[in-house]
Amino acid sequence: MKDTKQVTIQKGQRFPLTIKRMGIDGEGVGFFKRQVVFVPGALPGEEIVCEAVKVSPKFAAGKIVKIRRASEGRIKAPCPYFEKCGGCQIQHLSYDHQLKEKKDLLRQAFERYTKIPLNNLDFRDTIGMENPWRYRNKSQMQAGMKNGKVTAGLYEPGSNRLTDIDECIVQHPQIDKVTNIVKQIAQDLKISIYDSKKHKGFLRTIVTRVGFNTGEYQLVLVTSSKDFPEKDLFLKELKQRLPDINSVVQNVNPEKTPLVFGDETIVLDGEDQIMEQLDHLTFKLSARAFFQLNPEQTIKLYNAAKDAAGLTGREKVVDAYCGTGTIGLWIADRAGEVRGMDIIDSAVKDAEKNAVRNNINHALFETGSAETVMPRWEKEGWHADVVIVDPPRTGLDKELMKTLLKTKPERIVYVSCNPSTLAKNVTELSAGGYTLESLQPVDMFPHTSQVEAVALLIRPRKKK
Ligand SMILES: C[S@@+](CC[C@H](N)C(=O)[O-])C[C@H]1O[C@@H](n2cnc3c(N)ncnc32)[C@H](O)[C@@H]1O
Repeated sequence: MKDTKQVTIQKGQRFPLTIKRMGIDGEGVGFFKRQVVFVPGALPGEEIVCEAVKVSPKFAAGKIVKIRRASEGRIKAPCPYFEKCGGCQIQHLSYDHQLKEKKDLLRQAFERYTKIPLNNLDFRDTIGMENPWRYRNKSQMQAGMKNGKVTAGLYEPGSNRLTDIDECIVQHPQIDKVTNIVKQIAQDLKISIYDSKKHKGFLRTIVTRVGFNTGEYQLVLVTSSKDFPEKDLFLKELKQRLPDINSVVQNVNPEKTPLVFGDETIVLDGEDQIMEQLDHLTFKLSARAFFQLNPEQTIKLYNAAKDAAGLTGREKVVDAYCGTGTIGLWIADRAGEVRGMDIIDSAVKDAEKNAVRNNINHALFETGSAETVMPRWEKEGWHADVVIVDPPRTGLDKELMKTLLKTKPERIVYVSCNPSTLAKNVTELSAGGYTLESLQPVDMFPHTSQVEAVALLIRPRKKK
């Protein structure tokens, strides 16, 4: 039979709309004549007049014409760039409401993709920050030119218009200082700015990373070529204004690509890495090394994973998708043995160095995919009691899922940045005999719609 469903909403049509929930990008979601409507900026519980700006057979996108009844959580976003920048989506919602909505995003995903009754589950409230500002340790600001002035910032959502940002209130203040000084020096020395449309110009991106607990900081200038004629003058000016900077490096990215970094990195001044400390562990971070962006919340996230792992000091633990080994090293003091793997060789090398630096000698890291390395270890007779996974947004690879269901570790601790793939993977693990014991949302990125979660799955014990 043909699908007889008609498009009931016309582009430009105005209609009243009650916002039922928050969508994954922080937008309001409502229903008009049973058709789903997504409205950026609208908040759950609000009654608005909406204008349809895009319609398709499956959904409509709208904009707010008028708010008839505002959410009690609605506030004035404190950042002057909020409407234009696209970095934060829900600054206009009070922080305690944000934490509730993030838990709700997880609930929605589990209701949609699993049959698990959430009422009986240990489904915890979102772990938030006491002061949810100035939490980011790194920024990547695209350089641009506007009316003869050097600018740096982020692109407006869905456009190639750059918003020049002098101050970002979710970043460490030193990052603003470094970015503004670099903009000024680039302006004074007339350093040419990269134009992505013409694929011309030198300075592409200003990347700054700060060690929150060490105070060390690094500037990375991403440039389109190695040749840097103003280098000496640039460094002289920079050192005058930032005499305590620990590391200045240049990364060369000659490609026409939206990716920020290229393959070649050159140290211009100071060290090639900066130090950071997370509680009892220290890490050395090179320009391209992955490191969690919110150090205060990282400690809470990793502690949630450690608690879920329920270690006694004897277990063999896998840190799958280990990056620079941070989770594995974090739990190592309570594990018998730790093994981790990641597809990025430089991250694995960093993990090995981080283990040595922290005197952890019962952790082994290997380069390779989780889906190939994990079954090999099992085949070699090394059986994991606990597996911690922290996959990319796409979730667990099918082959890894098969290995888990075949080798049946006692506990699986799933650290996830994507509620949908988490819920889908939990369904598969449940079908394979695992029970979802607890679900802990953690807010790693206040004022954005992103939510991280730690799920604990346990294998029912065999009856004797
Ligand atoms: C969300 S990050 C986790 C990083 C780390 N656990 C942390 O907290 O810093 C995901 C990691 O998975 C790695 N990765 C992606 N696909 C992979 C695969 N098939 N096997 C192993 N690692 C993979 C990426 O290189 C990245 O380091």
